[in-house]
Amino acid sequence: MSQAKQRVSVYAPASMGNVSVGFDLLGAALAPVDGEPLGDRVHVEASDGPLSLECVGPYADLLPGNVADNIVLRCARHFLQQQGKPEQGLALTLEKNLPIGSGLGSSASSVVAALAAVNAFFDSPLSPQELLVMMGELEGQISGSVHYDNVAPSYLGGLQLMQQDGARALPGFNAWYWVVAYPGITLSTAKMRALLPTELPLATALRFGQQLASFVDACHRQDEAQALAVLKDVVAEPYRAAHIPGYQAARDKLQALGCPAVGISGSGPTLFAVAGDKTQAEAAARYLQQHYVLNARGLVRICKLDPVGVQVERGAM
Ligand SMILES: Nc1ncnc2c1ncn2[C@@H]1O[C@H](COP(=O)(O)OP(=O)(O)OP(=O)(O)O)[C@@H](O)[C@H]1O
Ligand SMILES: N[C@@H](CCO)C(=O)O
Repeated sequence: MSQAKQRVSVYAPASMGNVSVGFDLLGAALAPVDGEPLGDRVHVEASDGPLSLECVGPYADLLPGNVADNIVLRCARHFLQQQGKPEQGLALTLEKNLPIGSGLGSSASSVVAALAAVNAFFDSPLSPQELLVMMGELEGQISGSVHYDNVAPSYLGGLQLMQQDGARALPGFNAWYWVVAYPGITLSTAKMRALLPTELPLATALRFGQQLASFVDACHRQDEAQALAVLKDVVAEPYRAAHIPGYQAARDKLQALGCPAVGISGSGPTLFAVAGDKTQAEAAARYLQQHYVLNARGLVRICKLDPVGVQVERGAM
């Protein structure tokens, strides 16, 4: 009697790094309100051959031509080596649903889905904390530095604040909509990081600390007015805004439409706008679709925070 082969499929949502107020320290997982997924999927199944990866999906053509350079394969190799397992017997498929170099945590979504999938396939030898550390390391290999503000929310869901010893969930504001718009062009995270100064003036450092502390306090007390008053980026936006086509004009227009906060998602070019209700979110989305999106690769989504993060499905083939 032949034994059924196991198959594991994992979805990892898109995420916004920084959320303006927490450069490299704060990130949010995104769930479109229309119920359509916004994130990569990785499927792992047993095979009789060497470790392999097939890429499909709307943004698969933008992935590195050499599959060995794909972060999903690198994640699987790293996991197998770390576990002392041979590089064979696994067939991976990546559904590349997120644009690359977008500010939507595209590589992080692939990393989270890949590592969660292989870990689940082997019955979870790594703990969630060990897996999160590995995700940060692998994401750091391609984005130019180790920062957890995309992998932590994509893995754990919600609004995640990085601490010395891991990630802590912050209570978000349930009423808020997060409208995200990706114009359809690529900006490399490493290049957008190279725009930043290596040191900040003392006054900027003080303002950053005060704003982040106020935001965290406001989340815990559910003080919406205080949270919105400090949802500003004094670290990266001043150096990046001019390098994102149309960003400054869109930010001004969205503020004029009444959006109480607008910022760069991760290192851009995606921008986010907070909207207090659905009507305002729809007005912002219409504006962004008409004036910020540059080509057919672009997208606009009205989102809430994704409270779940990674989703693992097991099945037999
Ligand atoms: N599965 C993958 N998904 C995304 N990028 C990948 C993947 N595998 C390899 N790469 C490469 O990793 C690099 C990712 O660059 P970068 O960090 O700028 O993009 P990103 O993760 O999409 O950014 P962002 O976090 O702003 O969405 C690119 O050079 C891309 O070709
Ligand atoms: N915190 C990172 C996020 C990149 O997506 C940055 O802004 O460079």
